[in-house]
Amino acid sequence: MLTPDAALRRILDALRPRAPLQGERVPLAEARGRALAEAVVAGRPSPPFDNASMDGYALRAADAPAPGAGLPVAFDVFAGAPADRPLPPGACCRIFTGAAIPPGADAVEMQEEVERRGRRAIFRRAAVKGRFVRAAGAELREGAVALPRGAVVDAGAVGLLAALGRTEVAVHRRPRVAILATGSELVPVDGALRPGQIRDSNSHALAAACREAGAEPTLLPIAGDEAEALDRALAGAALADVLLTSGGVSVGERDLVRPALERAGFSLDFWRVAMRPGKPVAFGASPRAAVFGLPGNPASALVTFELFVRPALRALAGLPGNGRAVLPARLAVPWAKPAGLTVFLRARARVEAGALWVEPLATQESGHLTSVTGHQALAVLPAGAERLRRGARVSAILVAPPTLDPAAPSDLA
Ligand SMILES: Nc1nc2c(c(=O)[nH]1)N[C@H]1C(S)=C(S)[C@@H](COP(=O)(O)OP(=O)(O)OC[C@H]3O[C@@H](n4cnc5c(N)ncnc54)[C@H](O)[C@@H]3O)O[C@H]1N2
Ligand code: MOO
Repeated sequence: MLTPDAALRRILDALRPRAPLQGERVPLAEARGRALAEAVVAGRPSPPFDNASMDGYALRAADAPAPGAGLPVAFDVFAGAPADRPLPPGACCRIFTGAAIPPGADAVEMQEEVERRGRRAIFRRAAVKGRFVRAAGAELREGAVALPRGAVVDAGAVGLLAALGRTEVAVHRRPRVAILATGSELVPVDGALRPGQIRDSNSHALAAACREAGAEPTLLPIAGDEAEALDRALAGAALADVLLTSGGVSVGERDLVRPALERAGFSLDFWRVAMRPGKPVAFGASPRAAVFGLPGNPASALVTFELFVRPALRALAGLPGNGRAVLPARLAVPWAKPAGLTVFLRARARVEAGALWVEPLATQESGHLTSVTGHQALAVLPAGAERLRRGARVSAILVAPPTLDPAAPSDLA
């Protein structure tokens, strides 16, 4: 059976020819969190003109008087209103942060170092050429690449794009994901329950996870466990880049999803991974789309999403890796597990005395939604191990920030 790492490699290899998805132009306000599908070039230098980085006085460094001596103040320059004449020789001018340095001046002295006496400014120290001057083009020369293709747009990048006058930018398209819940026991969230029925929770949980991963989910109508119902439902996924099904992939007599996917034109690459939860997970592709057959148990569906679907969606969106920190951690309780399976425990994570500790949630039952609610980490227990003692070294995939040691001093937490 494939290991989880090998399964992920197969998925990413299969997606490589179609990832990232093509670019689309979006308004600046919609670009955050997306990957650039173009290199953004500075159309003009940044800063666009020499300007003051301090409130103070601009002067020629060569005119700088000896400490305690002064220069006449020729005029005032405010941000947004450049001087209408050059700085006369042997004079200085009042200037404010962001204001254009007038021609002739090459230094600024901060006002804390200057004493003002009427029309004269008395300098407490000698000015230094270039000090407190933000030179034109010092950050970006005209024509320089401000943001390379593939860069992830964060708040700083949004600011940079705005500074360069970009109201729109090309980013990789978000993957469209069709979600299909299968099972004759399922009713929609707003439906009435008859004996033997449960509500479809997986579609909603998976849609939330898709959005968090940067994809656009659509829910297909629930399909019962009959071949025709599955065929009809799968026809509704025609426009998707990725199809997620849940349920019906294990060995039960009514587990009809795999043959239905094959009839719909998908060829399946694997349908078992040596892991718990989530052993019965399938992956395949058609020329148009990739498909993940996720197990029906709610925790199994979300854990396999996290490990396989999330990195796949990010690759399609042009985003790097899985977007999670994976850190060495210590297991807070002893744990016994079957050899041969990698076990993913949904765990709380906390930093204590400089070490990261993972503490499994009270239930790890894959049919229980509470086993996958409020966790901060997946603790990865390696396939080779059978008994792990308290304190055993494992790795932790952080799905949320860990709780910090309350004893550790911090002004920021
Ligand atoms: N003989 C075996 N039986 C099972 C095996 C096995 O290896 N041999 N594997 C078990 C494991 S592990 C899992 S996980 C499940 C996966 O089975 P399926 O993917 O075929 O899922 P179903 O049987 O359809 O459903 C399992 C469970 O989940 C509930 N479910 C299904 N869909 C939803 C939904 N949309 N929302 C909420 N809950 C859902 C369903 O009612 C079942 O209780 O197979 C084990 N069996
Ligand atoms: O993996 Mo099943 O996924 O253990 O419940």
